[in-house]
Amino acid sequence: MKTFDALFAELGDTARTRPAGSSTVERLDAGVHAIGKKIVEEAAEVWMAAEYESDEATAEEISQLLYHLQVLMLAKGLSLDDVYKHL
Ligand SMILES: N=c1c2ncn([C@@H]3O[C@H](COP(=O)(O)OP(=O)(O)OP(=O)(O)O)[C@@H](O)[C@H]3O)c2ncn1[C@@H]1O[C@H](COP(=O)(O)O)[C@@H](O)[C@H]1O
Repeated sequence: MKTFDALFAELGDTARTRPAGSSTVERLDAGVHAIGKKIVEEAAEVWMAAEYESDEATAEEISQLLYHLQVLMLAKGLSLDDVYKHL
């Protein structure tokens, strides 16, 4: 099972190596504005799933929100430590 840290390491590699067909590379190239809009969309989907859908659906939406937050971190050049120091 993938962890938050493992996904971030994987996405960091993806950002560096830019494999063909990677949706992450496309999202990074789209920039902070587009990534930010996706985060807002995913956050709303988490909220709706939590109120009206199953725990499984909610967990899936949360995983997608975490992914898009990580894409934003990479787009901004933020590390895990930059975030963790505030926890
Ligand atoms: N964990 C994720 C992940 N979570 C969410 N998503 C993206 O977020 C989308 C979910 O958003 P929606 O439900 O709104 O679907 P959608 O409307 O089709 O979204 P759009 O593609 O139109 O923005 C998915 O279709 C994926 O494109 C992810 N894309 C990739 N990963 C992981 O990131 C890694 C690198 O992926 P690639 O860059 O695709 O190789 C791999 O480990 C992947 O499993």
